[in-house]
Amino acid sequence: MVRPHSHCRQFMSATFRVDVSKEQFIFSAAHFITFAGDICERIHGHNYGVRVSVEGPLDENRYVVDFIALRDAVLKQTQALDHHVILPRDHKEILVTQDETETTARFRERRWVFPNEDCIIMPVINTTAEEIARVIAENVREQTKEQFGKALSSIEVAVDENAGQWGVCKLPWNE
Ligand SMILES: Nc1nc2c(c(=O)[nH]1)N=C([C@H](O)[C@H](O)COP(=O)(O)OP(=O)(O)OP(=O)(O)O)CN2
Repeated sequence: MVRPHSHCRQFMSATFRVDVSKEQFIFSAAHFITFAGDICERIHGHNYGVRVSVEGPLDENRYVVDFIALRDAVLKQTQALDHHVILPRDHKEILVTQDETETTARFRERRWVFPNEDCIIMPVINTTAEEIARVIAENVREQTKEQFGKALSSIEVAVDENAGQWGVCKLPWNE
């Protein structure tokens, strides 16, 4: 019988993760949320920061995943959000409609109108950092699923709204 080296035995209980957090991921976007029931913020912007982590076993390269591939997948998502207004698709009171050219958001007597191309209507209830993190996590997972395979265990996305205020979402890799 061939015995594993002592350092291999150590690795059997190790867990591995790749994190990518790049200055290039910063995206500037406008949004407004409701909180405390019926307070609706004024529209405002953030330079959102993003960190993405993927957990799983090491592959034949001794990678969890190639962080260049992960970086590029995240960049695709953050660039798509940059310089847009992020609006919620599923909010009960912020009602978002579109015609051929314009997107209108209404909250009670207030109304905001934007060119369609300036808007991202996100499948979220409220455009909080946590919800934006979830959507980025779902999109990056979907985008890389074939490339990264099924062995991974989770993906976590953290979105920073304001220099150290992070909303974080962790999703199982396979669901
Ligand atoms: N857990 C969360 N809490 C809060 C979120 C969030 O997404 N998740 N979001 C907000 C608001 O969007 C708020 O606008 C946060 O912006 P920020 O600029 O940080 O708030 P301030 O009013 O303190 O702005 P300053 O520029 O720092 O004065 C609130 N909470």
